[in-house]
Amino acid sequence: MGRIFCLMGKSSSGKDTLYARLSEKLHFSTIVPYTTRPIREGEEEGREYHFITEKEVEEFEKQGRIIELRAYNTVHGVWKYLTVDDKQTDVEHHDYLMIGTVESYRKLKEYYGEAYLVPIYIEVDDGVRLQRALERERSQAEPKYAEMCRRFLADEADFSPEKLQEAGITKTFVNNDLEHTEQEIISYVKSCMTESTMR
Ligand SMILES: Nc1ncnc2c1ncn2[C@@H]1O[C@H](COP(=O)(O)OP(=O)(O)OP(=O)(O)O)[C@@H](O)[C@H]1O
Repeated sequence: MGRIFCLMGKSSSGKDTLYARLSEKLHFSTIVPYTTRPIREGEEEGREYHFITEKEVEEFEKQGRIIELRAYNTVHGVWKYLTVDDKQTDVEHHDYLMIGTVESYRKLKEYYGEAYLVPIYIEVDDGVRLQRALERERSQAEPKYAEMCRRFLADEADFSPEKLQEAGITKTFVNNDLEHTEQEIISYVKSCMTESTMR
């Protein structure tokens, strides 16, 4: 039996950075989410997200292949983020590493079954996180500071302690030193895999 390891955390907690590093070491398959938001500098189609149009979302909807969908009212209009059953996921035989939200984690749990999901919650002190967000935004050709602030505030509700508890997300990893966090997660993932082979 495979597992879906789901990296979660507030904006700029380091999900993308850790995902890239962990992918190099673990060589798991991935469930790449879809989004209608514009591609950012440094991103690549099919790596962080599949970048799609509103029309393509409608197509998936018609085909009943949307596992979960979130629509955010951003300062640039509505941006949708979705997980699609694109028939490439075989949880019986493969382990997966993905980035998710509390909402997508819950829906994946409903869709595939709790035993297949392992939550990995990344935490960073708010002040440090805001500073990292600002530095990242400043390095973009067209920094979107208003959107950065909106996300920072929205995260408070989206990742409230109540929501985390309700979703059963209890295991947290503090991302201060990148190397250390990466090692901690790898050890945890390996312990989960040993557990599932012993079942
Ligand atoms: N441990 C760390 N120490 C210092 N900087 C870090 C650390 N982890 C990540 N960063 C930096 O913080 C910024 C945000 O990280 P990243 O983009 O990985 O976050 P994210 O959680 O994927 O954010 P978002 O959800 O907004 O896309 C990046 O510029 C990254 O290089």
